[in-house]
Amino acid sequence: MKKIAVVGTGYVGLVTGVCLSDIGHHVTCVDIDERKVEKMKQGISPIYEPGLDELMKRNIERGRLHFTTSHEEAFRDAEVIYIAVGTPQKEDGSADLRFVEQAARDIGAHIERDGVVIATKSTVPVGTNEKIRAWIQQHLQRPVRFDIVSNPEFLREGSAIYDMFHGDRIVIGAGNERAAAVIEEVNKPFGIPIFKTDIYSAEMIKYASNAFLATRISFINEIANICEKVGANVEDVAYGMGLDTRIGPQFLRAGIGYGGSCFPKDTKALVQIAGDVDHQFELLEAVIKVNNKQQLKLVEKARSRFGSLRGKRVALLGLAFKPNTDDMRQAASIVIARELLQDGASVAAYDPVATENAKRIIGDEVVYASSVEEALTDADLAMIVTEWEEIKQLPLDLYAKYMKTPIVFDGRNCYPLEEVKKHAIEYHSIGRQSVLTNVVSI
Ligand SMILES: NC(=O)C1=CN([C@@H]2O[C@H](COP(=O)(O)OP(=O)(O)OC[C@H]3O[C@@H](n4cnc5c(N)ncnc54)[C@H](O)[C@@H]3O)[C@@H](O)[C@H]2O)C=CC1
Ligand SMILES: O=C(O)[C@H]1O[C@H](OP(=O)(O)OP(=O)(O)OC[C@H]2O[C@@H](n3ccc(=O)[nH]c3=O)[C@H](O)[C@@H]2O)[C@H](O)[C@@H](O)[C@@H]1O
Repeated sequence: MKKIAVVGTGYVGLVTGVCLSDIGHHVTCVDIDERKVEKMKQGISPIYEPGLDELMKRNIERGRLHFTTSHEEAFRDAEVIYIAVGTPQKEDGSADLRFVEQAARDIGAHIERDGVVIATKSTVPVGTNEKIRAWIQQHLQRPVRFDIVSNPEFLREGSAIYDMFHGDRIVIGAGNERAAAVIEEVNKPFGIPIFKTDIYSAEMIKYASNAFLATRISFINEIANICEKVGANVEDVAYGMGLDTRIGPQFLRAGIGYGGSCFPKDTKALVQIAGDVDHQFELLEAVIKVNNKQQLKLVEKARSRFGSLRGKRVALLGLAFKPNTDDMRQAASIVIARELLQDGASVAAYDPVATENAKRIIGDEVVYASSVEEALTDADLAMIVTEWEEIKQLPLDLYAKYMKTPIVFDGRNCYPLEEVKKHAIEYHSIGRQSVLTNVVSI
């Protein structure tokens, strides 16, 4: 078992560190955020991720998982160091490598052990690992032999622990066989297929994978938009398409587009990466454009239903960019809330876990309800933004019971149309016909 350091304890770094300690490694996670580190030392996860707290506590107790703010303490003795700091987008859409560069400088300043392997989990543009090598080299305090490996991460928020243990593949991009073998050995207990390649290809696999998944989403959303006009049902269309094993059923859920910390930024970064080598990635540009429009689909539908939204009270159900996470980065709820407020509507929002993060981003013009019922009370219309299980399981009578007028715009197709038809609500969803039979006239 290896001595491992993980730099950055966000969704990727913390989950990686915790899971590596769970399979037997000795892991020290280092972060510059003192508040986070204090919490983690007590076994409290700073993020909401199902199953993470339990696993953290277990491995802290076993003495295999440590947290620190000291890079020196983390790197001194490490045999493997994972870089998992953020790579947010810059104004022009390209990846901001500031945190990666700082992490590399810190590594250079503190590594002591010959043969240490530095593996990058952060999503970084092609060529960045070579830069990381140079940054480390420049900051070495003594001659230390080290190797660089690109080891992109494919976990999903909300099922990150599951993905760590059951992922489809582990990609290892290395310049030499020894470095690849070290990372392969670290990961062996997970029992996940390993694909070894060169560093540049590994970096590209990550962007290409995210861009392809984003493309599927924008594609099905465009099909949904056409379905609405021609009278087809996108759920059936997606199902029928997915039966073809060459297409497959995943990532064909129509809705109000993709959000999150990665698809929006990684698609834009790939357009930039292409642009840097004089290639215009027209397909991906269209994917991004479609997604931006799709995020406002519910507002558009409400505007055309009501004429004007001025003075209307809107219940916003779900704020996180997807269920089972408290992550609000690039969530559709942000643009929807802003647009509604701009139209002069009032907004009462509910989310089971993301409310605190939402307040910091959306602000206090929105009322944050502590239950679905509270958000729905006296509302003129409701918008379903995130398909939390709690929201999918809501008895449909509740809308009529609490709302002034039970008019629902469902951005995640949470309910089967046949069920909806049995209740006294007006219902508009994505890529399916509206249910107007039980309409309350406005
Ligand atoms: N969030 C996700 O689901 C996935 C993210 N990724 C990629 O992984 C990377 C990390 O993403 P997240 O975990 O979401 O980021 P995050 O923003 O949640 O966390 C980054 C952490 O790094 C810390 N940090 C920054 N500079 C540091 C330094 N010099 N030393 C120590 N700590 C430092 C920050 O304080 C923060 O806690 C990104 O490149 C992202 O694109 C890849 C796959 C999945
Ligand atoms: O690089 C990353 O950060 C990660 O990005 C995504 O993971 P994540 O953003 O956590 O969530 P997804 O489940 O992929 O959903 C992303 C967005 O797409 C939307 N989506 C997803 C699937 C679908 O069929 N339709 C759809 O609209 C979701 O609502 C959500 O807003 C990828 O699935 C991960 O493999 C990758 O590691």
